[in-house]
Amino acid sequence: MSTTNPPIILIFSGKRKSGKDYVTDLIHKRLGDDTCCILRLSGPLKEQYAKEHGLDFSKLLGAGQYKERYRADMIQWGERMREQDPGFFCRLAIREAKQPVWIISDARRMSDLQWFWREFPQQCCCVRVEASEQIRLQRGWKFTPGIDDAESECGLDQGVQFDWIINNNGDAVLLEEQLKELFVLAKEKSAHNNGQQSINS
Ligand SMILES: Nc1ncnc2c1ncn2[C@@H]1O[C@H](COP(=O)(O)OP(=O)(O)OP(=O)(O)O)[C@@H](O)[C@H]1O
Ligand SMILES: C[C@@](O)(CCOP(=O)(O)O)CC(=O)O
Repeated sequence: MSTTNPPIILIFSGKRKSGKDYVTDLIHKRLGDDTCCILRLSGPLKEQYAKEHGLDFSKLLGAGQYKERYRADMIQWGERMREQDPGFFCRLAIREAKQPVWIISDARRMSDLQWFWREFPQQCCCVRVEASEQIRLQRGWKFTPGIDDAESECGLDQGVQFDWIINNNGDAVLLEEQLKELFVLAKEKSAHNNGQQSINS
C-alpha cells in the first residue's frame, strides 16, 4: 500500500549520464529510508521488459553498458504501453511508496509530469539535473541517433518551468551547496507531515 498523499514529490529529469541516479541516491542517503524513497518510472518498465525478453532485470537497473544494448527497444516497448495508458508506469512506480518524501528519479516525458501534476497538484517539485556534454562523455555517454534525439531524452527540453536546476559537473562541493535548500525543504515537509500524523492519530 502506498502513502497516497505524500507532502512532497521531487520529480527529477535530465539527459543520459547527467547523474540523475547519482544525485537522487545522494539525497536518499542523506534523508534516510524512513523519510524518503526513490521511485523509478523505468523500474516496472525494465522489470516487465526483462521478463518478456528473458533478460537480467538487475543489470538493466544498473549504470553499466548492459542496459544500453536494449535501450532503443525498451523505449519503443515502453511507448507502446504508454500509448494505451500514459499513467501505467507512474501508477506501478508509486504503489509501494510509504515515506513522506518521494523522489521520482527519471521523468522523461510531458505525459509523466502531467500525470503527477494531475494526481498530486500541490506536492510536485520539478528538478532538472544538468551536466556538460564533455562530462557526460567521460561518464560513458555516446550520442546515439534514435535515442538522444528522441522523446525519451528530449521530451522535457522545452515547456517545463523547473523549480530547481542542479549543475552536476563533478564538483562535490558545488553539488552539496546546490542541494542544501532541497534538503531543508524536504525535511520541513516531512517534519510537518509527522506533526500532522501525530495530531490525527
Ligand atoms: N557528481 C558526480 N561525481 C562522481 N561521479 C558521478 C557524479 N554524477 C554522476 N556520476 C557517475 O556518472 C555515471 C552516470 O551517472 P548516473 O547513472 O547517475 O546518470 P543517469 O543520469 O542516471 O544516467 P542514465 O540516464 O544513463 O541512467 C555513474 O557512474 C555515476 O556514478
Ligand atoms: C526505457 C527507459 O525507461 C530506460 C531508462 O533507463 P535509465 O533511466 O537511463 O536507466 C527509457 C524510456 O522510458 O524512454
